[in-house]
Amino acid sequence: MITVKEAEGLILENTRDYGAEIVMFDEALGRVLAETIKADRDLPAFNRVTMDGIAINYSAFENGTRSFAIKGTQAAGANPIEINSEDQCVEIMTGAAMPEAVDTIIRYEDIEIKEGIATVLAANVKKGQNLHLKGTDKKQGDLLLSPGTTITPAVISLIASVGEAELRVKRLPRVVIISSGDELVEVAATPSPYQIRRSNNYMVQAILAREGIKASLINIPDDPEVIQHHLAICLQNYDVILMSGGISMGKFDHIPQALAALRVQQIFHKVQQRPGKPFWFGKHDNGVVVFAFPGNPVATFMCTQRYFVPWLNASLGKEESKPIFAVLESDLTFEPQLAYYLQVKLQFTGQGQLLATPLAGNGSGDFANLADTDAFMELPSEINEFKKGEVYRVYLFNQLQ
Ligand SMILES: Nc1nc2c(c(=O)[nH]1)N[C@H]1C(S)=C(S)[C@@H](COP(=O)(O)OP(=O)(O)OC[C@H]3O[C@@H](n4cnc5c(N)ncnc54)[C@H](O)[C@@H]3O)O[C@H]1N2
Ligand code: MOO
Repeated sequence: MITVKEAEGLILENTRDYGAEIVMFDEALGRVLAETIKADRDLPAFNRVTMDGIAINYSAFENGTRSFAIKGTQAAGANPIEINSEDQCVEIMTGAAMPEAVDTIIRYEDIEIKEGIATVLAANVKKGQNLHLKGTDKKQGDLLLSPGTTITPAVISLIASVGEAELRVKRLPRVVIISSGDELVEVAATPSPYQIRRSNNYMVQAILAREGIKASLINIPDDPEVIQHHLAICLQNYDVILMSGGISMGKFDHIPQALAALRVQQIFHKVQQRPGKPFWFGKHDNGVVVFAFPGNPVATFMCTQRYFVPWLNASLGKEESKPIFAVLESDLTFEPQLAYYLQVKLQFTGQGQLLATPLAGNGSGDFANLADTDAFMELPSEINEFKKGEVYRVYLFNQLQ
């Protein structure tokens, strides 16, 4: 049986570039940029006023002038008003372009206006104050964003500001999620006493939706011929097949045989971990990758977060995110020689420390527990006794509040 590190390595050896496509910039949230974005002009594009007030020439103020005749009022977007003498000023608004002959802005709060004359009340005026000078943020032609950047709200504003209405982003793989098991009934159905409603497939679909992927769902019974029939169609129509259930030792666990019959090459089956030990991973000659996750809900959830999402990020050429570590909040013993993905609730202290409180739950069938937790803490297989205060890596599945 391979280790978690080996499984991760083999998965990341099988990433694939799905090319790029053009989308409207305001529909690109969460996508990965596939082009370079440069500044089309200086940022700011002109000397930009940052406070509503008056624009004066500082040398007049320095020479003792306190009252200035108002030459006019200039709104943001308007042409700069010309000034002919040092005892004149312009009433000017935030966002307006600073006229050539003036260099300093005094806020309305620091002046008094009477009959067309603005009198400065403030004693402390600095030359060039309240201005955001042309090109101080970026120069025309400067690199703003590189390929591989994830498009966040801040990135969308930057893209909008440089007029890139259409964007080249990485194309997402076409994904199908297959759930199998005769004990599963639809969400709207009433299960018999020994059946359950299917839920793993919706959980995986929701994880993928967060990544921007609209995955298809297929439910198949525990019938080898039907399984093979559906898998053969999926191998033609999708880039990735995600499966939940039917891969362990059970008499009705037909998935590995069906995949083998369809010439999907097994890259590994079983990983030294809990949950998720029976995880199966493989690839077809035509490039389709198959992640077959163990059916227990916590196993499917953990494997999707821990293995599929990093595979997707690497396939999209996303900048790698830095690992996050947290402090274990209580002692814990875990005997099996397996990496243990402990469910934890995370919390930042006032000192900026990330604390992980274990909420182990009742094993990999206890999906109710997942809703109360934020992350898996990865506890290495070579250690059995874990102590309060020790630091381990965490894999977040919720944003921290
Ligand atoms: N003899 C052995 N038995 C088992 C082993 C083993 O090593 N030897 N491993 C155990 C582990 S660990 C896991 S995890 C499970 C994985 O088994 P399968 O992948 O074959 O999953 P199923 O048996 O089909 O289902 C397991 C469990 O999950 C429920 N399930 C499945 N799909 C869904 C779904 N879409 N929505 C909600 N719940 C689902 C299913 O009803 C079962 O309760 O095998 C152990 N056994
Ligand atoms: O992988 Mo299983 O999830 O340990 O129950």
